[in-house]
Amino acid sequence: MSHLFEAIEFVENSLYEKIISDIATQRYSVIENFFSDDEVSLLRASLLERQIEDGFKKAAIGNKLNETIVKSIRGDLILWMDEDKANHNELLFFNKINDLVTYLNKTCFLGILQKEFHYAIYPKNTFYKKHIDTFQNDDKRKLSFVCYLNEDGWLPEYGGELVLYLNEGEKVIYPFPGRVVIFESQIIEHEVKPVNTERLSITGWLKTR
Ligand SMILES: O=C(O)CCC(=O)C(=O)O
Ligand SMILES: [Fe+2]
Repeated sequence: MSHLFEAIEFVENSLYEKIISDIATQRYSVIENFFSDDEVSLLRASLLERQIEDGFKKAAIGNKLNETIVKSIRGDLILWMDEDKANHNELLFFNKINDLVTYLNKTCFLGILQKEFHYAIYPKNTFYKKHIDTFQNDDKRKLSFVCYLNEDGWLPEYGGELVLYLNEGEKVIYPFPGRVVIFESQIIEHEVKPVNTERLSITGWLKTR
C-alpha cells in the first residue's frame, strides 16, 4: 500500500528532469540559480561564520603527502559539513540536496545512500590541478556536486573557472553565485584554474554504499 501511495504522490520536477537528461546525454549538468540569491547569501554567511569558529584546513590529497606536493596540486582550504550539526542555513542546503537525492533514487534507481560535502575557500593564487574525484580510490563517489557562494558581480577575469575535460573538448564554467555543477565523478577529469580573488563554494559527492 505504501508503494502505491508513493506512486500516486510522485510529481514530476522539470528542473530535476533536466539534470537527469543532461547527465545521461553529456555526463554533466550546469544549473543556474539552483540556489536563490538569498540562499547563497545565507550559505556564504554560514561559511564565513564557520571559518571564524571552526577554522578551515588545507585540503589534502591521497594519504600523508607533504605540504609542498599538496600545494602544487591544490591550494584550497576546506571544512567538512556535518548534517547532524547543521545550522538553519545549512539545513536549507541539506533539504534541497536530500530532495534531489530522493528524486534521483526514485526515477533513476541510482542507489545514492551516502553523501559528503565540504565548504571550500580558494584563497588568491590557488587552484586545483586536473584530476578525477575518485583518485583516492573512492569508487563510491558517483556524482560530484559543486555550488558557488561568491558575491554578486563575480567577473570572469577573477579566474577560478572550473574546466571539465570532455571527449568533445573543454567546457569552461565560471563560478557565478547560485550556479551548481553536477558531473559523473568517475569519468570527468576537471580542474580549477588559478583565482586572483577569494573563491567560495560547497563541494560534495553523492555516493553508493
Ligand atoms: O570548485 C570547483 O569548481 C571544483 C572543485 C573540485 O574539483 C574538487 O573539490 O574536487
Ligand atoms: Fe574535483
